[in-house]
Amino acid sequence: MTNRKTIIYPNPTVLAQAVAARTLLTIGDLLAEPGRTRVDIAVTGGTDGNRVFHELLASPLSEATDWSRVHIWWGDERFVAADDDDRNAKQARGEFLDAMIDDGLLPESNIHEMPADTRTPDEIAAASPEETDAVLARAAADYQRELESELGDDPALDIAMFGVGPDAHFASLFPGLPQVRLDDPHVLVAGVRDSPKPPPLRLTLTVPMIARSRHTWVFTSEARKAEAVAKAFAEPRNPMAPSSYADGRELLWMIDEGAASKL
Ligand SMILES: O=C(O)[C@H](O)[C@@H](O)[C@H](O)[C@H](O)COP(=O)(O)O
Repeated sequence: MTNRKTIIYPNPTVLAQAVAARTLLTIGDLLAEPGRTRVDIAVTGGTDGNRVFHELLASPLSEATDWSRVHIWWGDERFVAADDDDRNAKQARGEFLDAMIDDGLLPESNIHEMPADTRTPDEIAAASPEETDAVLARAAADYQRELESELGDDPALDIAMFGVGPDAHFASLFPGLPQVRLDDPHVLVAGVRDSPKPPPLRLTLTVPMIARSRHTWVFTSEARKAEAVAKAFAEPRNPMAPSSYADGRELLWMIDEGAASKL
């Protein structure tokens, strides 16, 4: 695994401002590389993720960013109907992406949402666990195909961002569930049927896909996450603390003093 770097910020707001500034500066750096045509970023849902969207929109650096060459992906998604308020993508659109699209800065075709559940509530309720697994597997395969068609046979994200839950999950990789142990390098996206954090059905990038990212940034804040951070840092690859699997060509944790209080 790559050595982890950790930066501690004074509070959640400064943390979100720092992540947003780092995102915009890194996009600029990457786009300045000779021959580079685009930058691909996976964003995250959750409280800290939404704070980052707010700060991205507020930052003057955003205006200096060539969003037409930035592609937006998700590290995980709640597998619900496309218009469900629970969708990470819907929240990201509300907080940030719609404003960029409305201003003509970000083309809609640069947004790569994970698939939504297209079944009716009755069909969802009537599905057996096996049928639900098959629906999730098809959706995961569709997103993997989109990654491969946009980024080539060995797709890698430039920036992959993740929040952390109080149980030390990241993406939709939850303690004790099998998805965190998926280590087949050809499986890039997986379905989750029984997430302990509602809603229960989810799609997530796998550990091998995340590890291929050029910059993997994990960020979380407040004392309620302190235990999770301490567990993730205690030992690498602990299935009961999935964020201990976070890896990338650069691995950076950004936390605030509250989240760092048990280190
Ligand atoms: O779909 C989700 O819920 C997320 O993608 C999830 O992985 C989130 O980032 C963490 O649970 C942290 O969320 P909070 O910051 O809200 O605790």
